[in-house]
Amino acid sequence: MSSIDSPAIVLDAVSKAYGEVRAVDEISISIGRGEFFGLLGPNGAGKTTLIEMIEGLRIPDTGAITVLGMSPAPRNLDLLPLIGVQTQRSAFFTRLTAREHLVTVAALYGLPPATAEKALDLVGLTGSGDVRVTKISGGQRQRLAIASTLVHDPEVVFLDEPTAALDPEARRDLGQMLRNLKAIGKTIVYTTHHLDEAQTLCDRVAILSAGRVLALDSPRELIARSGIGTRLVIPAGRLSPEQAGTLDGVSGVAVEDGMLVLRTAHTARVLAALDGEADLDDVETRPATLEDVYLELIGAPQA
Ligand SMILES: Nc1ncnc2c1ncn2[C@@H]1O[C@H](COP(=O)(O)OP(=O)(O)OP(=O)(O)O)[C@@H](O)[C@H]1O
Repeated sequence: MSSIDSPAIVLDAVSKAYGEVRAVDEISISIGRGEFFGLLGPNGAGKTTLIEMIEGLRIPDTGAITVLGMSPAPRNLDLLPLIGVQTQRSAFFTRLTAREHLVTVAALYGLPPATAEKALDLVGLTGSGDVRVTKISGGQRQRLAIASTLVHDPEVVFLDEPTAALDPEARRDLGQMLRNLKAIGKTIVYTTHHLDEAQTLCDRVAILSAGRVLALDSPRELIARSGIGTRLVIPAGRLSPEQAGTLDGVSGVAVEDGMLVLRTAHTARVLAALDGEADLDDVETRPATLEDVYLELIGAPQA
């Protein structure tokens, strides 16, 4: 297997405990090159510990990690130019403009200003390059933080909740920018509590809880395999729960806020059966989401 075909990151039975707390418990994951990989889980699930071990900042108690074919720990200087790390605590050179900040970061890597310009362009900040870093908006701030991790053109990029503090529009824009990063072949390890975002952006996700992987696959596959199916919400008074339960393809019936809620893995069949029994106006269908899968596995998500 040539190195380009080999996985970007391999975790083999990796564990790490802090005293009695098994923060990461026998985790094995292989992340492909160019993959957009989501790490999901409630606070305390072990995501940060896992990422810090992949970055070489913490050493596993047991198990093995390779990143681009190399061991990240003890601190592997050959690996540093190949990875980019964005944390929630981004720091900027406050007296500078966005462009000057990136030129300074580039200089720290011994790289010319043109690399800063390329990073600005990659994150769509070229037009705001002359704005002081203290004056830029939340969305631009996150873009600049990500640009800072891209200046040296790393192969693997770690992004820790980049959309956490953003409004919906800024989140959507950043999502598009992240798709562009994937399109140019970066391997992205992405942590988020926004499950809608993970569903649309990630090729695969691992759902972690108490240091273990509860589920690992593409969002589509996890949703299909969950059997949660589609919700059909029918306005009150159209048909009784008993009648609904007899419809072809219905797997569950509930009453929520006076509305009848049906579950099915065969939406078209149920709608066809329903058409003969009740008015279909205002019947809402909502396919199962990654959030539904997550809630089934973990319980209420944390903001
Ligand atoms: N330095 C430490 N010393 C002791 N316990 C720790 C330490 N760091 C993390 N832990 C514990 O290990 C477990 C996993 O924590 P970790 O920060 O890796 O989870 P996380 O999924 O990243 O959570 P969050 O989303 O809050 O960052 C938690 O129970 C946490 O309290």
